Formats: sequence, structure tokens, C-alpha cells
Amino acid sequence: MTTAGDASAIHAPAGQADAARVLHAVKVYGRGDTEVRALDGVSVGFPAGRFTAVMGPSGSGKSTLLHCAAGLDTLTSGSAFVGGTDLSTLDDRRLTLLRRDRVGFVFQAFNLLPTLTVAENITLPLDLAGRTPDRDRFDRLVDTVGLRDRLHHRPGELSGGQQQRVAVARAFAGDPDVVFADEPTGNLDSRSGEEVLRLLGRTVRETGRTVVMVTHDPVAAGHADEVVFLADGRLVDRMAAPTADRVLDRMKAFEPPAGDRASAGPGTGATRGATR
Ligand SMILES: Nc1ncnc2c1ncn2[C@@H]1O[C@H](COP(=O)(O)OP(=O)(O)OP(=O)(O)O)[C@@H](O)[C@H]1O
Repeated sequence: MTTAGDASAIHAPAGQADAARVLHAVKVYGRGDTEVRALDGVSVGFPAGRFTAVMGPSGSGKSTLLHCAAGLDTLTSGSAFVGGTDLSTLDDRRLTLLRRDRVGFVFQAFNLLPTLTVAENITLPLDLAGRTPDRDRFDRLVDTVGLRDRLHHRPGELSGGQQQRVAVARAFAGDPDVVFADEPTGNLDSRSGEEVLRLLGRTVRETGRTVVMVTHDPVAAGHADEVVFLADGRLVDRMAAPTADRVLDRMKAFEPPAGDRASAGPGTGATRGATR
């Protein structure tokens, strides 16, 4: 295992194509006194057919990395690729099309359309693209997420866990290159969260899809094939075959020394993750 500060030695396993990656990614918010360097030269690939979790303390740049890798935000410098496509070469229209056709999203807040049924929410990306959903594929997806008896319900009639499973089905409906999930279990109780995590893991393993998930929670990260760790906007480690305990141990290294903890205040990522 590599150590913090030795970022040059952190590589993905050799020989695997990346579904998405960023190279020398820098993201600066604000300027002058208020400048924040949210990403400070991150190079990381997310291998195709794998479930990768992104972890790190609060403010380490996880969401920024996810948003820039997914084309929801632009880098200050460096490059972001989905498959072989360099996002910086796309104009707004082509970027919108790439997000619609090649990327799936799952957000903490579900983001379902309340007036549409479950079935309509799932096929929405395809409908927007003018594509006809493949019936068999749709059926398999509905069975995988366990929502067959809820297809004609509206999101408001579902539990949070069920709503997030709809969001997962929607994210995979268009057969995207990669699904980006930002704290997908953040609004769920631990049992519903566990179901969503198992669903993500199963979908990756059974269909060869790719998932990149930001989380604070070592238990959530333990469902991934690999965890990448950020600290202060830099990639500091990768862990293959993670378990919740190993991830928690690694996160403890980010906590301030005991003497500094009182002044650090509540809510570092490590602390929050450990207590969920
Ligand atoms: N729109 C913005 N304007 C200014 N600063 C921002 C903006 N978005 C993020 N930041 C800053 O960039 C840094 C990284 O933020 P980011 O949300 O990526 O971290 P994170 O690791 O996802 O944090 P958390 O775990 O708390 O969600 C933080 O210091 C944050 O305050």
C-alpha cells in the first residue's frame, strides 16, 4: 500500500480500461483571499466493470472530483475523460448529450420527478433521447431493483429506499458507460442503504457496468471493489478488496492528532463516517 503524500506511486491495476478518468485535475473555486483549491493535481482512473468508492475527510474534494469526472462541472486545468472522450473538447450541447447518453447519476436526494410513475421515471433518460426502451432489458432492470409491484406508483408513495432503487434503475436504464453516485445512501436508514449498496454491487458484477460512488461511510465503501482516498484535494491511496474495518482504519489516519481534536470540531469525514 502506498502512503499519503506518495501520490505518484498510486496506480490502477494494470491492463484494465478506464470507463472514466481524470488527469492532473485541478479545480479552483473563487480567487484571491477566498480561493479554494478543491482538486490539486488528481490523476485517477475508474476501471470499467468495477465498483469504485471515493473516500476522504469532509472538504477533501470528493464531490468536486465526481462532478468534474461526470461533466457536471469543469476543471480549472487538467483533463476529464469518459471512455476515450476528453470532456474539455465538447461544446455545451455535446456535453449535455454525453451526460444524457453515456453517464448515469444517482444523487443523495433521489431527484425523481414526482408527477411521473416509477416506470416513467426509469425510462425518462431514454424517452428524452428518443430511444425506445428494450422490453427485456427494462424487465430485467425492474426485477433486479425489486420494483415490479410498484411500477405504476408515484415517488411520493414509496419509501426512501424504494425511491433510491428507482433512481438506480433510471441511472442504468440507458446502459451508460459509467454511473456516478454521490452519497447514494446519505438519506437512507442503514437497512435501506445496505439494499441500495448491494444493488449497486450486484449490478456491476452481473452486468459488467461501472459505478463510481462518493461516500463518507466505511460500510458503504466496503461494498466496492476498490476505494480511492482523497485528502486536501489530492489522491493519497487506493485500496483493493476493501472491508469496512480496513477502510475505517485507513480513515483514522486522516484524523488530527488527539491533542488537536478539540479545536478541529465535529464533522471531519473520518469522524462522520465512523459514527454512521
Ligand atoms: N461552489 C463552490 N464554491 C467555493 N468553494 C467550493 C465550492 N464547492 C466546493 N467548494 C470547496 O471545495 C472544497 C472541496 O469540496 P467538496 O464538496 O468537493 O468536498 P467533499 O470531500 O465532497 O466534502 P464533503 O464530504 O463535506 O461533502 C471544500 O473546501 C469546499 O468548501
